[in-house]
Amino acid sequence: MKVLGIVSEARDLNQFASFIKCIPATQSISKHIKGYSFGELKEAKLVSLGRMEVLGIVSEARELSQAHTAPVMDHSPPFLATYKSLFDGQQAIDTDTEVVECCDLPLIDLSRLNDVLEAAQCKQDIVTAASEWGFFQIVSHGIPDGLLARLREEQVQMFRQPFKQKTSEKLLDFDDDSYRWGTPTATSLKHLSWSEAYHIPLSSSNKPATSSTIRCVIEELSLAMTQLANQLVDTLAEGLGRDGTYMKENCTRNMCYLRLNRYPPCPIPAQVFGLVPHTDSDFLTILCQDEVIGLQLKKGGRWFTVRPNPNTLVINIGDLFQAWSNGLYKSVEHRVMSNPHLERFSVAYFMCPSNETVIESSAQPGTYRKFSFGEYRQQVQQDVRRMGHKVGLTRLRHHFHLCSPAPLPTPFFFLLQTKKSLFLHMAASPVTAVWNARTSHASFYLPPVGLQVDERESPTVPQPSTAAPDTTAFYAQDSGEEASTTQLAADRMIQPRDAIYAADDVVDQLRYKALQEQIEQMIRAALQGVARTS
Ligand SMILES: O=C(O)CCC(=O)C(=O)O
Ligand SMILES: [Fe+2]
Repeated sequence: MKVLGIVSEARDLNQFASFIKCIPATQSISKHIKGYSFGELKEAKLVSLGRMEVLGIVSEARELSQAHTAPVMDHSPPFLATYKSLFDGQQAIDTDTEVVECCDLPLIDLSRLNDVLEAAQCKQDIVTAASEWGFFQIVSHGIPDGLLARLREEQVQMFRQPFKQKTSEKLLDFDDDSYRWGTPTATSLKHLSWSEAYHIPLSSSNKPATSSTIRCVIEELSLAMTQLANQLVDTLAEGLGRDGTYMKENCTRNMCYLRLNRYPPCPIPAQVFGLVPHTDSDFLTILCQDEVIGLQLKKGGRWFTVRPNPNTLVINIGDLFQAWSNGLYKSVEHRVMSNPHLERFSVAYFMCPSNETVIESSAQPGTYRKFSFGEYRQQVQQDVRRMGHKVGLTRLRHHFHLCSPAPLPTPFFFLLQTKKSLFLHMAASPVTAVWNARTSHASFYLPPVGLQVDERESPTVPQPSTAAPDTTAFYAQDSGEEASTTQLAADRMIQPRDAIYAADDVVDQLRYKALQEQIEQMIRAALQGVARTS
């Protein structure tokens, strides 16, 4: 992590130069840095310096520029004091043992779209990146660098206000609650984000504008972002053989959001994320990050650190696009690691439709049932409140249609027991039950009916296989024996994110209301079994 930090810091001398410019000319930093004069630094004649030297200078400059812009007041939120009970006696987020490699996102030059010879390949590259990575970075995107730089300047100033002011004062005439910090719903460290943000609905930018710079910058940027997002939607929709008009018409600028993030340095980086792992609930996100390392994404079951490149914009597919594309484009889990020394800034533009917009998969039968954005958003909020984290698209999967060609097969139930939780598994037959447990597709977490389970305890899970199931082989191997499911309970774990359902939702959703009693009986019997053996 440290080494990556150094490399990434040293990559961007321009950014460094802009730090230096924040320092008043009268201030000398040369004494701190081995004889380089301030003038030399201001000119950013740094190319000949070694990376370590540059890093040293960067942090000196950062400290000085921060000290200069925020001499006395404390602008960072009181994380340690507020979340003290979570830090006392709780486990770290436990990412230390993971080997996290650095990766470069697929880089796409959007100017190729205007070249008759290149356009088709460029579109294909976008479609491939969205399908294989869910993330890519773009250049020649049409958003002026100067505009992004102005926004960053305004963003830094906004966060440099005293904390009290940020929480008590309305940001211009944006919504009251646009300033957020930490995670009010967190009941454990792994759900806490060590960051603060202004979450700005762009609908509010239509209100009578003050002539403040930030308002003008947001206005201008949101227009440019909308244009860019629409261009990407067109290309991605074309890749599905669909027309992007419906999405573009529903994701008008005033439905979208701009989120200004700041990740303050964190004294306990091993214990807390900068931003907890999540997928974005929108259609598409455009992210502008600075040079400080932190963003990570999950690919093939492993976490990768995204090498920051402040000269590109990062695009990621959101849940709605995954559903709309019937799973072809991936809404990939990502997170931001906290950093002990450096603060980090980013801006995210979330392309969202109106609440009434219905999302319907491109292929029928779809992997996901039809849903409205409003309904999805509400469900996400409810899950976060109840369980501390989002369940997401898993809730909308048509499990049964996936598992069996029969429209409403006789369900087959069995239980999976982990150390602290009990899972009910439903499938069309013992055979598909075996398949499901192996591919982790159709498992339902069961909090109600008197179970004393810790809702937040997730089993440790091996990565599920995404390979197509060989049901014939499973059938031959397990041949529908009862034993196979019992054996599953002992050693087959399931993907917690995919597994978390409330039983009543499942029953409602899948029209198995009549089976409620049977399910409850099974659980009681299983619990008695557990009690006898423990
Ligand atoms: O700051 C970043 O790099 C990522 C931000 C993000 O994922 C979000 O705001 O949803
Ligand atoms: Fe995100």
